[in-house]
Amino acid sequence: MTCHFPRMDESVQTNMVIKSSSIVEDYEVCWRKSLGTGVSGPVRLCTKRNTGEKYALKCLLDSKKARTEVMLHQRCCPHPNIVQIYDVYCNSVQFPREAVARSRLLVVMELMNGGELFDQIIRERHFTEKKAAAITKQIVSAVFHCHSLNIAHRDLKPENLLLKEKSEDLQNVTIKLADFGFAKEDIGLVTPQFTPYYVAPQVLEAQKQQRLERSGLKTPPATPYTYDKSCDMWSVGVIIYIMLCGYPPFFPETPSKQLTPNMKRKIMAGEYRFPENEWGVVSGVAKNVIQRLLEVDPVKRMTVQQFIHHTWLLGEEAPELALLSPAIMQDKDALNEVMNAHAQQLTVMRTPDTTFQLKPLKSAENPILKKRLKAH
Ligand SMILES: Nc1ncnc2c1ncn2[C@@H]1O[C@H](COP(=O)(O)OP(=O)(O)OP(=O)(O)O)[C@@H](O)[C@H]1O
Repeated sequence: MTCHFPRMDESVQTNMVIKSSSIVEDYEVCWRKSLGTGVSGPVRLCTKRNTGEKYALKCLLDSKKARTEVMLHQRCCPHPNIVQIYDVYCNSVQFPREAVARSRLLVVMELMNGGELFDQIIRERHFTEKKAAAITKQIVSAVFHCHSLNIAHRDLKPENLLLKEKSEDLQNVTIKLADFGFAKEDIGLVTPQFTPYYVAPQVLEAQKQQRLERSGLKTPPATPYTYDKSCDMWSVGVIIYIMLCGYPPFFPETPSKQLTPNMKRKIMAGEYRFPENEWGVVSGVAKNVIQRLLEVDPVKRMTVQQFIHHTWLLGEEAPELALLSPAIMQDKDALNEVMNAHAQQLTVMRTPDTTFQLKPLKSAENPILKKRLKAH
């Protein structure tokens, strides 16, 4: 028996089908095996009974938000750089330590066996700008597809970029975008949602305006501030920046999981640098791409349509020199601390490979680098 998604939102239409039959009729679920954990709990492994094929299973408490996530994710499928959804069930499930069974959406997705993008970068022995460009090309292809459908992902971050397979060489790996938990059709005003290190300036501005309006210090504008596709482009800029140097463009003076006022100010002023120690080996074209993506004014910021045709993505002129980023990113605790306010809820990541020599860093203002210098 199947039931169709009710029309939750006038702007969201889908032919998506939710099965109300029990998932265990079709799949064997490995409830104890977690592939990774997010705010909605662990993503589990399951096996299709009639084929023996393995999939990932995300369990979401049934709600309007969860249904919107699944609908928008489904609308962006299929695409070679977006994690595919195969089946969705609405079942009543009771987890250990729960007093009663609760209605849940069980989302059967393509299994991404290669883990998260940054874990693989850390393992790379010779990570170059050329490889970073090849990775970016795949990310941009996913974003282009979403934006073409008028859907903004709004939570583009390394944890949501998964690799299809484990591989010795990142250049041969397929990267796919996951987690449409914050995705929205790009229309009108929405509640600011973000992970601090990837938050775009206009989101902070929107938040500020909303605060002023709530406190009565300002009358609401006729045209609302929007949280749109350009936020995704900002996040892409942050991801490229981190790939090329190993630390984020905006960071507080002292490590903090929260978005500090100082960091907020830096984001809104577009205040970041390209320190020579790590950026000396990076091309001017790459820096220019980052500048166009981290542009404070969303109107001037590079769009995905402009970026997809950028020659940097071809990697033809990118230097083959080894970047310092894998070594710097090895201090994953420090990176997560300053990068992601959600880090505590995410999966315990793999132990980094320490078999290769870290390059010495002479001086650093960045807290991640400072911490590394102290530790050595
Ligand atoms: N298709 C998949 N295959 C393998 N692992 C996956 C898959 N989807 C998600 N994971 C793992 O589970 C983690 C959590 O997944 P996801 O980000 O979708 O959950 P969430 O609860 O929405 O998380 P967040 O806290 O980022 O909002 C991912 O970071 C990843 O490690």
